[in-house]
Amino acid sequence: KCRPRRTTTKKNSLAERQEKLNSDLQTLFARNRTRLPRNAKKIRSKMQSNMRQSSTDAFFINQITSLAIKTALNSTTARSTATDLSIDSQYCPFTDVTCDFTSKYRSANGSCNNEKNPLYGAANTPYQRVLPVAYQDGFNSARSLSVTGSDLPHPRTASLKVSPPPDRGVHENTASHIYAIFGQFLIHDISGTSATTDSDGVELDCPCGSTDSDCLPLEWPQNDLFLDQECMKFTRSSASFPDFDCNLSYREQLNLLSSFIDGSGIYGIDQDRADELRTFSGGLLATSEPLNTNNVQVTSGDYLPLSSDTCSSSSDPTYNCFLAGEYRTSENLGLVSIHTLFLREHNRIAGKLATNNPTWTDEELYQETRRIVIALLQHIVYNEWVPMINGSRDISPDLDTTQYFTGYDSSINPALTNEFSTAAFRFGHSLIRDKFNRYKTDDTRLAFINFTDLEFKSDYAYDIRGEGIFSIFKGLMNDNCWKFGSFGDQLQNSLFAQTTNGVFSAHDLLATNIHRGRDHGLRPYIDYVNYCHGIVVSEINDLRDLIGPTRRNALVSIYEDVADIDLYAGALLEKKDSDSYLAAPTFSCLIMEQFANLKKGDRFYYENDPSVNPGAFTLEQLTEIKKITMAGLICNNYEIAELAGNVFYTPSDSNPSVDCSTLKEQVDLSKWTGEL
Ligand code: HEM
Ligand SMILES: [Ca+2]
Repeated sequence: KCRPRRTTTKKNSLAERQEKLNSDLQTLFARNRTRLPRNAKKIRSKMQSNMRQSSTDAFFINQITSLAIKTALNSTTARSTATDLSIDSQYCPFTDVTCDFTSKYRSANGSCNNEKNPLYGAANTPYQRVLPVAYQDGFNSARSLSVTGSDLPHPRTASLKVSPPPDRGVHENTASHIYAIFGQFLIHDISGTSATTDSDGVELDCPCGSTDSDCLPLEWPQNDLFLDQECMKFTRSSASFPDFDCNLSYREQLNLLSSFIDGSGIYGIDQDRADELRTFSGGLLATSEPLNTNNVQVTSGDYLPLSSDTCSSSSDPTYNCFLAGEYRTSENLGLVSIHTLFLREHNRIAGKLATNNPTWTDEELYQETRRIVIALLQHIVYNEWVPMINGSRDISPDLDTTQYFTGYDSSINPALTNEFSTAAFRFGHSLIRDKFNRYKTDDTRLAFINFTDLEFKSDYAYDIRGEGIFSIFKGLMNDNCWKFGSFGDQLQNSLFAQTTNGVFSAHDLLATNIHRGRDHGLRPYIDYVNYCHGIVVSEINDLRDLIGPTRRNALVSIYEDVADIDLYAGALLEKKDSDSYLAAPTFSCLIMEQFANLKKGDRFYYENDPSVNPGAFTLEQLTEIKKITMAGLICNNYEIAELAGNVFYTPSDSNPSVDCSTLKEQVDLSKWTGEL
């Protein structure tokens, strides 16, 4: 019934459309030459309260792609015609970059990593797909219909049935809350999807009733007991060509960040931000020492520099947000405390290198320290964090040895997959607690804080009696995260809650994830069940090995057909293979595949040898790097007497507390001495 209409009029001929597209692009380019600097400023200075952002590059790519898509759509609803149009190479924004492949150091935006394809994994490039798209019109519009022809279930209705309120608050037995927040820190290094903006580069607001084709606000079901509002705003992610040749085969989304685990969240996602975060002296990063309202310094140790945005729960006093390498740093103070850890480690290492190497310049100290910090980050990710997802050490088997890794494969495109960003790695949302406990240096427990009081709010960082962010950080180590599979009340019913002109509104992050999957044209869940486990699902009981009976019933009550089930909803309801894993099989499958590619497809991966990586460490240095643990990193930089040997688990008999003094300075930095 959705058969494409044939278009035969002269007006719609391919040649005419192609000509129109070329001339529109010409106009766009002429206009943007003068308009872009203004847009750039606006985009950079706008604080995104909903965690979404754009960039000048993304803005431009979206404008070009949208023009092409609209030209195709204007004339026909046939999906095949989209591919008939082409973009003259002069208008394709993924132009080649100039690279020095002998450089020891990574670029700020991740370009120049892969020698044949320098844009692989770079910021402002498209996501890849594990499986082909499932847009409603085949190439652009959000998935909206059931295979039966009726509407797909409302994302909010699905959300409340997938994660019904009584399910909440079950803790992991062993994994700590820092495990979850470290996941957020990690994703902010590798994934940030660009949102659609207006022609001035400001993100579309998309309120109720908006008819803009890039808006999909959700009219809210009436009589919602947990969140009473008219609608949830929702802006489509901006459009991009799926490949560097600008083939217009379907709408892809754009990653604003470098896909590589390269510390871009610490150091900046472009050269401007990287420079903004430096002191240009002694290789150090800029810091601040927040003072409370009585001008008293909050706690010992440096804090992140302050941004010009405000992050206060009231208008007086005003507290600034914190500034780091990317735009979501201040999302919650737990995240800020992890950023602070890496900031302090950078400056600690730079100080040591400066003492050992008095002739090194600021630039040399900065770049050498950055290279070491990225290696420490990669080691913690692959050695401690990733294996906990499904208990597998498949992608990090070499880490216990002092050998180089030999698996670099230049044919691998390390760019994140859309399925990883838009569904699988959002598994972490279900691990986040509603309430954050705080503990002081002497282990006294302070009153807990609701998640929403830490969200884009810095107040508690200035709470001198509560020891600033230290007590929040300690809470992350002492508390267990929540069990995979359901959402907390705060993320489901109160996210970004605000009252504007007397009207209350909030976001449901679970509903958002489901809706975002449709916006991105992700295929239904069962296709990934087939991809990951080889199971062909034609009726609900075919899922019996993955999803228990109660949850299968929940899915039946939400969806008319198994082929409709959204990837996020289905995979979140799966049983974990073991209680000790952090995620269930389908998400694990997509996540593990991604982390394998981020390792094998990264020329600068810290374990690579000098024949691959011009910034390779000597084997002696690599041995030192591999001594780092998250616990050791913390002991170097926070004043803590003792902590669990593996801080991604809370202390227990099998993970006993260790005296911090024995973990300090695990990495012997004297191995980085001499000529560069
Ligand atoms: C701590 C509280 C957290 C909050 C409030 C939060 C909130 C959000 C929001 C609002 C988005 C954008 C949703 C959209 O419009 O599509 C998002 C995206 C995402 N979040 Fe979280 N998140 C949190 C923690 C985490 C954790 C712990 C993980 C994983 C371990 C995670 C993984 C992701 C991923 C993969 C995305 C997509 C990123 C992208 O834009 O490309 N988040 N999150
Ligand atoms: Ca990165």
